Amino acid sequence: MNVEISGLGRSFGRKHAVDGVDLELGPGVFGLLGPNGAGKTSLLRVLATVLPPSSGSLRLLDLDPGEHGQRREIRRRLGYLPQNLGYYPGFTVYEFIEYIALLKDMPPRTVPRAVAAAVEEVGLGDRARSKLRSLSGGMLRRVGIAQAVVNEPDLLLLDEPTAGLDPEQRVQFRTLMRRLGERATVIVSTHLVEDVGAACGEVGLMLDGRVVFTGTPEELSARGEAGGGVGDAPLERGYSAVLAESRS
Ligand SMILES: Nc1ncnc2c1ncn2[C@@H]1O[C@H](COP(=O)(O)OP(=O)(O)OP(=O)(O)O)[C@@H](O)[C@H]1O
Repeated sequence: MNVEISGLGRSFGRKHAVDGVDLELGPGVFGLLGPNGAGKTSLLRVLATVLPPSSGSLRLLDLDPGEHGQRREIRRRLGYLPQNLGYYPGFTVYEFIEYIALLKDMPPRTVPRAVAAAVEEVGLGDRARSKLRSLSGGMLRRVGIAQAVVNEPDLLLLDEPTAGLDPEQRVQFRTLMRRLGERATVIVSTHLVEDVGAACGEVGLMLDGRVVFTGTPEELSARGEAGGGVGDAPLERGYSAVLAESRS
């Protein structure tokens, strides 16, 4: 298992953003759904080792993130796209991804090829020498995906990666997720149920800091067939049916 969490909690003052989550994940693409404020970003930040948990236990890649040396090892093998990625606007696409690769302790001789491959994977080969300040919002999101995958991570955490991507790029991105998910654990938070249907083998649905559903996309769709769900597509109906049930 690459992710083993039990009774995991994270509070901000009196707010329980993550409230007793249990999850075990091996390789594959896991879609994290849930309404605004459900706790998806907080959970991903804990998994990315940028936010310590308030309670519960957490093992990542069979290592303990609470221990300094093991946390470093996790960070080398991790890819993380935060909701808001900070960057230096004067860097070029290539320079920025190279910088992240070096921060991840990648062997320097492997970096040029890895950076070029990551840039190609997100379809930015022709913009590699462009400064970040000159890119569109969707292109910057793709730079964010490239920096997250440059080290071929064993654990990849993506917070709303497809926000702002055009349809062609979303299709290319799903292919990339499926490829990475053959070997790595990919956790992707999204509001777009089409992404879940097309790329995720398993789905989790969060509400008020808790995971109220885990199963395959087909199982989530089936929850909508029983009625009680609203939406245009089976997955949307399953999503809203589970939320309605959990809230009642
Ligand atoms: N740094 C913080 N300080 C105080 N409260 C926070 C902080 N970060 C998150 N919260 C609160 O924790 C709860 C969960 O927020 P979080 O951003 O994890 O949800 P989310 O599911 O990612 O939402 P969205 O879909 O809007 O991105 C919210 O009520 C939010 O206001």
